Order: sequence, then structure tokens, then C-alpha cells
Amino acid sequence: MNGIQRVECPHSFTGEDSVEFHIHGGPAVISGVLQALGSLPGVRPSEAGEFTRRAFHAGKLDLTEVEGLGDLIHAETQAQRRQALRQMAGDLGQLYHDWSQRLIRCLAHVEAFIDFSEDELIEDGVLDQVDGAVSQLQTEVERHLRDGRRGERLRHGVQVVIAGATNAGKSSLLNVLCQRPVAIVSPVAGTTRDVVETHLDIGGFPVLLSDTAGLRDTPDSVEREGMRRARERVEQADLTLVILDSTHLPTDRRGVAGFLSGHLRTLLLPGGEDPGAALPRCLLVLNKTDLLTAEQVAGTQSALGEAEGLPPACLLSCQTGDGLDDFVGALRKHVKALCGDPLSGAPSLTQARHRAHLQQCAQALAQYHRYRDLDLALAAEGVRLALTHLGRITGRVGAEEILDVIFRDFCIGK
Ligand SMILES: Nc1nc2c(ncn2[C@@H]2O[C@H](COP(=O)(O)OP(=O)(O)OP(=O)(O)O)[C@@H](O)[C@H]2O)c(=O)[nH]1
Ligand SMILES: [Mg+2]
Repeated sequence: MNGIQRVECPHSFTGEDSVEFHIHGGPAVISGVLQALGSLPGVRPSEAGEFTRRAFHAGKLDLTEVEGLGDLIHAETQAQRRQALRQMAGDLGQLYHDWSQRLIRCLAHVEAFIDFSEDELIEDGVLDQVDGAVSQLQTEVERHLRDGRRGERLRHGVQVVIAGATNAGKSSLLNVLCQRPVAIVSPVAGTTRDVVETHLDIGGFPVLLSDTAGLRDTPDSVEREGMRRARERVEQADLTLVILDSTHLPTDRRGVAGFLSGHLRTLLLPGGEDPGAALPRCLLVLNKTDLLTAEQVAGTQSALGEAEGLPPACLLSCQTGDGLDDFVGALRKHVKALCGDPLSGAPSLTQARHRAHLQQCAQALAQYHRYRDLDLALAAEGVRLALTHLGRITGRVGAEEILDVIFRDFCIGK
């Protein structure tokens, strides 16, 4: 409950009088009751979402709570369920409601200043207080927007892409993670030609995992199209699992780090782009360790431990399952960091709609500062606009509230 105008009675979900029938669940009983009800004048089955729509119009839920309820119905993982429940309980709506209340105060003060300052009926420093409050709110909105899209990502699923050279074991990795043969695995290089997608639950977080065509020089136009799609996926990915055949690593362990960073560059950054942005979103998977001697495994591990400027790396055998627990643990850690803990800290915005309105809200607050010393009416318009955008997120915009505050906060004529 977020404190926005609430209808207290009746205490039903919709805020309307309602009647519930608790009956035996057999199909014949249900159809008999439905038939009897259907014969009453004015009684009809509800439409999809009609109860929630009525609850919204009755002020029982705001739009963010309605959206939370929708997300709860569609939640497929624990973390999605927690985020949806928190939003449904009104945490996000409450945050925007509090911001709206602060803006209403600011607007009331500016409007009172415009109306009464010439008569010297207004206390000194009112506008300075508004300046401070608007700046503070602007900072909070911008911080809320700089959330790394965690809430939206948790809602839609983390995009994880498996990429690498042909035959490295990309499709094998997909199958191991899904525990079923989703993609074709074969010793023929260039087996996977298109993107193969599947949904996974990793530690309670939703993941959309994509296997892609192996990257190599080839004259085959179909395979080249597959590689273009693979690169496109890597660019859009939240996390790329770069997999390579560990038997291709140099035998001299001093060459391992250089080999890996060269490999990453040619694979991920064929245009010679700055690796600063791409590498933090990578996890290196050195596959086929079953084909290495114990000595080679140990040498590779220590070379990785000493290497600098490389993304985290895991040694794995898709064939024997060696190293799988460590790899899944590292993957879970990345995915969790990308989604954040839905229960800790401020609630996350979860929809592109929220983001668009919040960005416009921040711009409108900047308008206040821009016009503050030039034209106070235009500055006030900025605050009003910011308020409208917040109101659009929660579905409530009210002019009456502004008037209430004007008379409550100011002792006019004092
Ligand atoms: N020994 C061993 N062989 C493996 C391992 N993982 C995969 N392979 C084999 O390597 C070959 C290629 O595996 P895939 O999973 O098809 O490789 P890919 O990267 O998807 O290949 P493309 O789709 O052609 O790009 C197959 O014969 C697999 O059985 C592993 O851990 N150990
Ligand atoms: Mg494949």
C-alpha cells in the first residue's frame, strides 16, 4: 500500500461489494453453479484483467502495483517472483509517490512566490529551499536511473551468449547446462550455423542462453551469415561465455596469457575496438581439459592465476563434467551481479516505460534550474512536467493536491 488516495471500504480486492462462493470442485457442480449464475439478469463472466482494472480505478492499486501483479503471474524464477512481490506490495510506487509529494511542495512554494512575492507576503529564502529540494531530487532520480538496468534484466532474463571458434564445444556447453541435447554436437567444424536459444534458471535468476555459429575464416556464405548473427548476439549480450579448446593453448605456460588476450581480441573485437567495454562482460571457458595431462592442467591454472587484464577463466570438460561446479558457480555469480538482489536497497525500476518517464522527469527538473533566474513561470512548468511524468508511472496525477499544500504550508498575510 503506498499511501496514494485509498478507498478503505469495502475491503475487497476491487474495492467494490463482492460475493465469493466456496463450492465443491467437481466439474458438474461448477457448471451447475455457473449456469445458475448466468441465468441471473446482469451477471456475466469477468473479462481478462477486469478485477485488477477495477481495483486500479477504485484506488486500491497504482499502476506499478498492477504491473507487479502481472509480473508475479508470469514469474518463472524465485528472483523474478521476489521482485514482482516487492513491486506489488507498493515499494516502487511508494518511492515515486514520495518523490511526487516533495515535488508538489516545491511547486506550491514556487507558485506562491510567483503570486505573492511582490506583496512581500512570502518568507525569504523560499526559492533557495526549492532549488535545494529540486537538485536533491534530480540526483536521486538520476541515481535510480543509473541502476545498470538490473530490474529490467531480471524481468526479461539475462542474455548470455556462448561464442568461440568452431569445434571449441559451444553446443556441448549449451547441452551440459540444459541437461538435454538442445543443439547438435558433432566433430565437424561449422556444425552450428544459426543461433540456438533456450531459457534457463541459474540460481533463481532467469537466463536466455544462446549457442552461436563458430567463428572462423570461411568462404561459405551461409556460415558467414551465421557468424554475423553470432557477432550481433555478442554485441547485445549481458555476458559472453568465450569458449576455447584448451589443447590449443601454447605448451609454454608463459605464452598462455598473451595467447588468450590475442584470441579474445580477434574473436570479440575484429575491428580492433577498445577491449575496455567488452572484456568485463566475458567469462573465459577453457574446454576439453580431459585431453590435457594433469601437469598441463596445473600449468594452465597457475598461468591464469598470474595473468593480468584477462576476464575470469574456468577450466572445464563438457565430456567428463570436470570443473562444471566451479564454472556454474562463476556463472551464477555473474548473473546475480547483473540482476542485483531484488529485496535489498531501493526497489529497481522494472519497465522501459518507467525509465522513459524518469528520464523525462530528470530533464524537466533540469528545466527548472535553466529558467529559475530567467522566467519563474517556465521554471515552475518544469516542476509541473516532472510531476506529470511521475504521475504517469503510478497512474495518478492530481491538481487538487497542489492546492491543498498551498494553503497548508503558507500562512498567507502573516
Ligand atoms: N574430449 C572432449 N571433447 C569434447 C568436449 N566438448 C566437446 N567435445 C567434442 O568436440 C566436438 C565439437 O563439439 P561441439 O559442441 O559441436 O562444438 P561447437 O563449438 O558447437 O562447434 P561448431 O558448432 O562447429 O562451431 C564434438 O565432437 C564434441 O563431442 C570435451 O570436453 N572433451
Ligand atoms: Mg555448435
